[in-house]
Amino acid sequence: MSSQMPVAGPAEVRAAAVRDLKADRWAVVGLVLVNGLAAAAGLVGPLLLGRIIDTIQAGSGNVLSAVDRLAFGALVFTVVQTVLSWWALKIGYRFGERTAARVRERFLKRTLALPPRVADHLPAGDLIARGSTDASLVALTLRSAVPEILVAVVHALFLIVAVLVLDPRLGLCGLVCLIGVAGAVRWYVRRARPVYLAVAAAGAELAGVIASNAKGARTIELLGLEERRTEVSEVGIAEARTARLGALWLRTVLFPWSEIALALPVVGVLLVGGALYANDLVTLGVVVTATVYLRQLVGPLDTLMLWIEQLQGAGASYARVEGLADIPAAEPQQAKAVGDRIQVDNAHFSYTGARDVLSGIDLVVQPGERLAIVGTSGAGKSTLARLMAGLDRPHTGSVTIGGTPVVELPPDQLREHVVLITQDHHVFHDSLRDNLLIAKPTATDEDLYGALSAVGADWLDDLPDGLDSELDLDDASAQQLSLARVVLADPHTLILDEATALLDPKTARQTEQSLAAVLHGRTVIAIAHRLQTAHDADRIAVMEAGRLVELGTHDELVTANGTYGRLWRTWHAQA
Ligand SMILES: Nc1ncnc2c1ncn2[C@@H]1O[C@H](COP(=O)(O)OP(=O)(O)OP(=O)(O)O)[C@@H](O)[C@H]1O
Repeated sequence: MSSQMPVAGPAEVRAAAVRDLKADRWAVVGLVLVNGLAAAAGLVGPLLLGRIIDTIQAGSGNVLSAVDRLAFGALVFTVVQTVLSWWALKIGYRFGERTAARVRERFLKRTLALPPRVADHLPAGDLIARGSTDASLVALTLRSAVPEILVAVVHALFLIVAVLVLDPRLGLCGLVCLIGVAGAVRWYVRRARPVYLAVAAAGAELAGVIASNAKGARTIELLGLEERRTEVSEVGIAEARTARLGALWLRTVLFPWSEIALALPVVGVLLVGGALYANDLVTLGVVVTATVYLRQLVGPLDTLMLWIEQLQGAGASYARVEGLADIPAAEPQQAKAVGDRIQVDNAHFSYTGARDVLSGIDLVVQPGERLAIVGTSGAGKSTLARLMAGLDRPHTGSVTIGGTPVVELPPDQLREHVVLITQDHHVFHDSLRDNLLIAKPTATDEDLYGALSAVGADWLDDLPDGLDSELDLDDASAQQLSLARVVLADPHTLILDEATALLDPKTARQTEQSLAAVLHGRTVIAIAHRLQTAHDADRIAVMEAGRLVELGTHDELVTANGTYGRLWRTWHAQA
């Protein structure tokens, strides 16, 4: 089980992060400046503490008032540091929210720009996980990580420089002792990217399995697939667990290692500083100040370690969110169809590239005709319907409407020519009006009432706010809503694929009545599950293993005594 969607490489992720930082460069500059001032103010306290110790040790003059002055100075600088740090965080969080919004908008725009034939074949779980969990993690990281990392880096740099300036020997000793921290980070970063990519991919796979279980619950129940789906879910859960355990193992090594490594500089400076003080090579105040600085270094370094750990997960998510850019977006379509004739010429199609599920299909559907497509399960009926509805492009041959390839028609034009009706209809969490205007944005309220009445949607009278009501519809009413959209779009051709197959008998009856009103006066291509539907059609196309093997009227095909003739006789005998 693996994701088929691309993942951006480290260089692309870095470029995207730099672009996001540049887009708000003044906030970043403000962040660095204010943080720098806060860190500088923070250095004064330990310096004054060292002076207090040296003043008390010297014991000359008015010790008490000198100590009071120094302590007051330390207090003032601590307050200044607190205010500046608060200000820096405020700038940082605002920057983070703006950047997070930018990342989410970019993801949404890229998703909406995908051609339907591409979007339709993307793994739903992966796409959902990238748009929700991954985008949130990136947003959270940009909001908190950038300000906190900048604060920590500036603070740590100031402390290191301060110790070096205070006493180069103690400073060097502190730096040497930091090698352990660098080792821990290097070990971790080298291993983390693949581990976190695996965690995100396994999570997306599991989300896909859960989503398809929920979406197909009815089919699972009807076909008794519960055990099989439970097994598939358990495999998904086990893979997600194994991936997460891999990430946890890295953490269980990183954190104890870095805890010990962070204590080393303080221990080193105390030992070396003690030896220097014992030999009168340094004052006690300098040793205390250097120790306090290095002790203070633990805070920012701890923050950096935490973020380095979290950034690996967020980096993998950033790579998944940015990976969408590698899927080609839809090109603006300018084509225009002249006429209503649908023509399929030598069409071949494959979902995987390995095996053609449609081979050499030739078919012409005349305006106003009723064509039934029959064939065994897997023969390619739905795939042919998708090609004629412009949802997929044949890899060889063509499918045209009025001489223009269907896939080249812009969406608003395509809707006016051909609509595929399946059970896969969607009611948006919005008002009835907005749900209908999707089909024809220029429709008046009168048009909307007309369309609802044409499909027999009498539930409209029960809605508290008429067209402004928020919707919560049962299956039959939702199908009526989608048929009302078809009435509004007013296409000359309708393709019906399982529009009523899985509905319960009562709902199916209601839907069929609504459907009959919509079919009137249009070209209809119906995938026929009942031979009665085929019998009533003008012509019948028979499919077998991806090929169109028979085409003609009911009487012609019965007389020819081929596949359809045999099917008809068997069915008739049973009936
Ligand atoms: N999204 C897909 N990815 C890969 N293969 C697919 C996909 N959809 C369908 N197929 C395969 O393509 C072949 C044709 O499927 P299609 O759904 O077009 O047949 P059908 O005649 O409509 O069958 P049914 O009556 O069962 O719906 C089948 O072998 C099917 O497994």
